[in-house]
Amino acid sequence: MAAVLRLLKPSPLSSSAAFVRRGLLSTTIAASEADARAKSPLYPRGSPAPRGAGTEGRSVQWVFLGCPGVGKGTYAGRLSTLLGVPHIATGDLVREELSSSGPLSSQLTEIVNQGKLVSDEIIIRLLFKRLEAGEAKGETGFILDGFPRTIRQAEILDDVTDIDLVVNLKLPESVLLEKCLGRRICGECGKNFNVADIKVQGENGRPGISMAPLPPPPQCASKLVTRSDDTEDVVKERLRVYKEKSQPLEEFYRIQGKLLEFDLPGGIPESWPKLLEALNLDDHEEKRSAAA
Ligand SMILES: Nc1ncnc2c1ncn2[C@@H]1O[C@H](COP(=O)(O)OP(=O)(O)O)[C@@H](O)[C@H]1O
Repeated sequence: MAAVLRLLKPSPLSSSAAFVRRGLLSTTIAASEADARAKSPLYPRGSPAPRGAGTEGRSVQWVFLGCPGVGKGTYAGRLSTLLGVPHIATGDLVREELSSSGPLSSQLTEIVNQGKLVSDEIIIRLLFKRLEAGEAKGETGFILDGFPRTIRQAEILDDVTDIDLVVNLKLPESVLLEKCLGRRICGECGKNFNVADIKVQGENGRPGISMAPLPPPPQCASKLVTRSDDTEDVVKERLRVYKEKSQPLEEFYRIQGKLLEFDLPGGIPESWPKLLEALNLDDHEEKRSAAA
């Protein structure tokens, strides 16, 4: 934990902490939504600013919450392309570390394959290293996926930067399990697919959900791999850990007035337009596609 605390103190040695802090400093004079619209190419004239718009001088700083398998990576990735900000998934950072022969690799393999959380200290070190690399490339803003996952991580994040918006994606638990078990990754290009064909009857006033499989293109079909932590027992443990350690974050951000709850109505074709609408970005995408 000592290393984490060191990262939080303003120190010329910690340029990644300085990078995230700059976000904090640049928000001390908050621009109004109208200002943001007028001055940023992200908010076309005449359209409403997105929910949780970044303030003048920087791009959005968003967090995606949600149980394993809910689709955080998919939607955070799409929004990152749309808004031109990096999508930073701490799960990816952990998997990169696992596939390297670095000193943390064997320690992390055991934790991840048991469905447990990596320590706050290690995950913050990996995240700050990634932010530092982004800073060197001139990145501004971010969409965080899989971080924070504990109240402690959220407090540390709040100490170093401002979060504009927290999107909480939700699906029924039975769907989450099926989605994780159907998840496949192309071992060559790294793209995600899903072989599960999900149809859940509506009950207690909740509409049914149907999610068509997301099949790989022919060039990926023979190279599919399954994540080692996507087995039934490990997914159930990850869901349990999520409820215990991460669900309290919903209240943490609700109190701050930053939480946007979003019940996914189905697969990508049904959910993406509705999510854009909830974020006031539907018009934004139309203008982007028209300009492309
Ligand atoms: N913020 C975090 N804190 C602790 N551990 C993390 C964090 N992010 C990722 N991990 C580790 O990496 C694993 C994979 O993360 P991720 O790809 O986000 O999985 P999920 O599909 O469960 O959301 C987690 O089960 C956990 O062991």
